[in-house]
Amino acid sequence: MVQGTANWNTEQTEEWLQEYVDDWVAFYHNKIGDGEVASYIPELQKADPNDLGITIIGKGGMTISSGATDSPFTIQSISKVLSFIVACMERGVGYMLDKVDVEPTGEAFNSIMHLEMRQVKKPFNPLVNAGAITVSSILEGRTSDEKMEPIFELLTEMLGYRPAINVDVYESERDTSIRNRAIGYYLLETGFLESDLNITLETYFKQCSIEVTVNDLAQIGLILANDGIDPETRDEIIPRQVARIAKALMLTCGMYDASGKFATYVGVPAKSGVSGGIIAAVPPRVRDEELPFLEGCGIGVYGPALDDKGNSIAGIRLLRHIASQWDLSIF
Ligand SMILES: NC(=O)CC[C@H](N)C(=O)O
Repeated sequence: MVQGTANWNTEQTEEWLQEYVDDWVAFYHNKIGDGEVASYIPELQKADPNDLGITIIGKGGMTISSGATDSPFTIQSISKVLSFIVACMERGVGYMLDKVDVEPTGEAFNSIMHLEMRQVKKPFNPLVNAGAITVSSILEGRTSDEKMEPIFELLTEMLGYRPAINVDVYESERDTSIRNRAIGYYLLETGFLESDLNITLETYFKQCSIEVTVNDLAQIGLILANDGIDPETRDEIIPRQVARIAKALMLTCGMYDASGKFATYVGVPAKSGVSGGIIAAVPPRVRDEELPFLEGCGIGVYGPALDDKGNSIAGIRLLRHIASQWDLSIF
């Protein structure tokens, strides 16, 4: 627990948190061990492996930002949370849960094996590639741009600006992604795709290539943490039920086959992407009132060097440290 912060005023708290986060970002920013930047999407290889940035947005809009906060990066798998949310808003939760399950795979994010091994051949969850590609096929629209539009609208509402697709990353993935095409063909064969395969994959690659910063991830995390409500405006941006399912999925499946460890050592719903981004939503809970600012906060982290599961090494270390110091675990 944090010592000696009771009754601090907002300014003191902000200053204290800022210094604390600055110190730990400086400490972890080159602690990447044998982590490597993703190279299977060639364009992602251009990232600086030692970059590390974090933004935390909490109650009253208090914002703590440190490190590489201005470096844009592509959202990659974190987009799977958004496409699932949009699909639930378009088609209804019941329909979506019929199409994709909500169980962790225990396998890599791009595994095909688990699809074939399974008796009930429906993708395990919408946060691994097979599930997310299925979701992209279900999104309404006849073209990939039509399918993408509600995702952009949701992001615009959450962020206050319309983010863009990084065309170089999009083309790089589109032109190299043999594995995702294989998953797509498998889903086509088993009858899970609800749109043309090429349009589905185009949509999936486009959603993964949306460019964001850690500030954007923190803002999205903040809204998820508050069950879909923007705590500043009180506007409901995502229906509560959908936001809750999204968080349950993030907690159980968001860090792929490292989700159990992440839940154990960090203990908040989170989702990672291969560009090195992590989004975390810290739901409010009854804690000591020492740092009320952190109740219902959103966190965005960026650190492109990945571990063997495809999660940001320095990002996880930083989150683990902060979560244990500030008692963020929901458990
Ligand atoms: N883990 C990820 O971020 C994977 C997303 C990436 N676009 C892929 O399909 O391989």
